[in-house]
Amino acid sequence: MTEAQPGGVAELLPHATPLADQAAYTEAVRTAVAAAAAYYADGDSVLDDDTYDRLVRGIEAYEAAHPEQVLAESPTGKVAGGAVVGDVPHTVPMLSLDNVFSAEDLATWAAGLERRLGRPVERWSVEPKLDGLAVSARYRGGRLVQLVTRGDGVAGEDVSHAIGTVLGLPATLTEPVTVEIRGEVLMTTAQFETANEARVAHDGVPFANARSAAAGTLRARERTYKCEMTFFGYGALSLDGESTGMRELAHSELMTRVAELGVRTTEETPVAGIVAATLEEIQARIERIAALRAELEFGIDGIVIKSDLAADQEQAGFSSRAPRWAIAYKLPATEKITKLVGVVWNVGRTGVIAPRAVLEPVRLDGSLVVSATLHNPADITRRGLMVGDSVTVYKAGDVIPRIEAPVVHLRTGAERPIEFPAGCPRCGGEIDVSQERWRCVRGRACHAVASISYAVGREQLDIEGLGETRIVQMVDAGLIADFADLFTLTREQILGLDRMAETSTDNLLAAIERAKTKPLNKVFCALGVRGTGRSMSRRIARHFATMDAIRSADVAGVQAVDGIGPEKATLLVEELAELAPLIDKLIAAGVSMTEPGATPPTETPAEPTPGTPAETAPGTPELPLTGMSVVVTGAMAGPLEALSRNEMNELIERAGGKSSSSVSAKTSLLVAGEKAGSKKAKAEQLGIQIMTPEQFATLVTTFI
Ligand SMILES: NC(=O)c1ccc[n+]([C@@H]2O[C@H](COP(=O)([O-])OP(=O)(O)OC[C@H]3O[C@@H](n4cnc5c(N)ncnc54)[C@H](O)[C@@H]3O)[C@@H](O)[C@H]2O)c1
Ligand SMILES: [Zn+2]
Repeated sequence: MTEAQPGGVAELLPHATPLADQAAYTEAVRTAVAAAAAYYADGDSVLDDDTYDRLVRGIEAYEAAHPEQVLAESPTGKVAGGAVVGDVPHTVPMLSLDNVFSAEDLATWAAGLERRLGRPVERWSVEPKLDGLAVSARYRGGRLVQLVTRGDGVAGEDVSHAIGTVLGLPATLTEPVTVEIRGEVLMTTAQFETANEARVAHDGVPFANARSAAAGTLRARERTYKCEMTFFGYGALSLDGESTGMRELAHSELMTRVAELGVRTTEETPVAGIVAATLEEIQARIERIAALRAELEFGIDGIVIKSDLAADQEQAGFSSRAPRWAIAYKLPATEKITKLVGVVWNVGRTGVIAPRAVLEPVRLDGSLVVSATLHNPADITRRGLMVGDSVTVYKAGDVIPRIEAPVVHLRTGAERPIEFPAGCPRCGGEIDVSQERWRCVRGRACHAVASISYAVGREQLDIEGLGETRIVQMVDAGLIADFADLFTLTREQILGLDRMAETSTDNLLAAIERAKTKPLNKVFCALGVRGTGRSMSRRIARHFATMDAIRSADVAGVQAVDGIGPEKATLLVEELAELAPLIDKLIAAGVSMTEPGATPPTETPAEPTPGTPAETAPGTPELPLTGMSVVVTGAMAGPLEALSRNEMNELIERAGGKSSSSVSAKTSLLVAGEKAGSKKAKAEQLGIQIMTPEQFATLVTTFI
């Protein structure tokens, strides 16, 4: 049982699944034990960690209220939820860790420990909570002889077959000592990707995540392929009664000793363990580690705080499940299971066709995730995704949400294959599928077709008789490149087109003529300024009354329009400058540029309110870089190789981000190519996410 605490543990912890009666309790215990068994066996639980934790908290709360109904098989108070057994007894039990979720809870826990000790804790060690599996590595005479999993804490499973595949656990130590090293086996991002490729090639099913890949791999005996893993040590004790002098060492000293023996510790990572004297120092380190999380090479799910001195640890002792001298400060889940509702296909300006997953909204790492990148069709095929699948979604920090894998054993049979487009989703044209990244064969002209179709639509210029096929025909024949060219088409040119009769030609010409008299709001809307839909166009037209007034407004002037914040205003001014040739062409063709009934603003516009959030036109999908400040440094490569710095900045803005030339605490992402210098160093120092040009290119693929 969990240690009795006033008010019950569940009250201190967030979100417990409510259990109404004994039947619900019994069912919850059964579900939790089954999930834990799957989780520790091959890591493929049907519950995500959050759901599992909430369920166990619900069970704890129920048991606190109904102690007489507690089931023997209940997961509470047990290592690994009691779902795992082992046959190799541990020298000293391998326990779990208790959790806190906030600075206040941490302070409460620390005060409790100091009360128990009867003195203040002199110093603490603070280190990352590595998200893998605990193993004990037994060295005799300096040689690695046995690897044992945690199991139920008392006895584990022998996984010595994995010796030789775990980096950081050398076959021989630097000294011929007999010692037991404890730590976490996990897969780094790179190891996970390699392992997934191997697994997909052999069994066709990817691992759900790095943790389950490590769990499955560590226990697998009969695989035809080998996958590499990584070990990080966080403890050591004497073995076979041999005295190593380790018992008296403080945790921090012990870690130095473990590293000296040649075993990997977190020492050389950006989140190395530190010693802290006060709660403030602990909290600062927690925040630092949390900020670095998204870009670490390995997964962490929290921060472990331990009283550093051996004497404190010895006196505090253990509960049945966890040491009393250590606590895990949990970080928000970065991974959850949700449903893949559908896939939409976006076409970028250059014709790249990229799939995007539409998800059942899920809260992850502090934000609501509704969609995720899927890269390209080959990626979908590799992952074997289907519409309706339960999928593991990953997001941490500013990382764009991504789908790890379908949870295959949650399939109901109602899942449908993901349909790949047969033609370009924007212009209907052919798709070039010769490369992983599909493209519309029209390339940039595809954009022309789409923007002309939009401009002549009912809500814009309303040119009847100008359907998409007709537009494609005209673009392909070289008659028009943008919608302003429509106004200079001759009767002969139109008649020369396939299947164009006299009457329909005249009707079309009349519709084009009528379009010249549309009010400014329709003409402005037809320009297709990003993020500016019908209602925003109406507001702009009403505010400025003439195209001249709109064009001569600066960022501050544009912000005077209701609903336009600084970011959107900047974007609008930039886009209008880009669209200048098109607007000039429209003016030359005699298209009306005034809004009936409106008068241009006379006095200087009022001070804009700083920080007004940018409005996004209804239906505008969230862009991949929304809210991000991006800095570019070094030489670009891959698909971005040819882009100038200015073009890179434009790309960032197209993708919804803000480009900046200097790295500061406000920077969200640094794109660093070859020969990146001080900016990269500074970003590393500040713990800012860094991407290579290639990684960045996949992120903004449809905007290149
Ligand atoms: N999804 C599921 O179905 C399911 C089922 C069971 C458990 N779980 C998840 O597993 C977690 C509970 O697992 P647990 O009992 O292994 O406890 P835990 O993972 O919360 O904490 C204990 C473990 O932390 C590890 N650890 C990492 N870094 C450490 C460090 N620096 N020092 C000491 N230990 C360190 C050790 O392996 C130790 O055994 C829960 O958070 C739960 O979400 C999920
Ligand atoms: Zn196209």
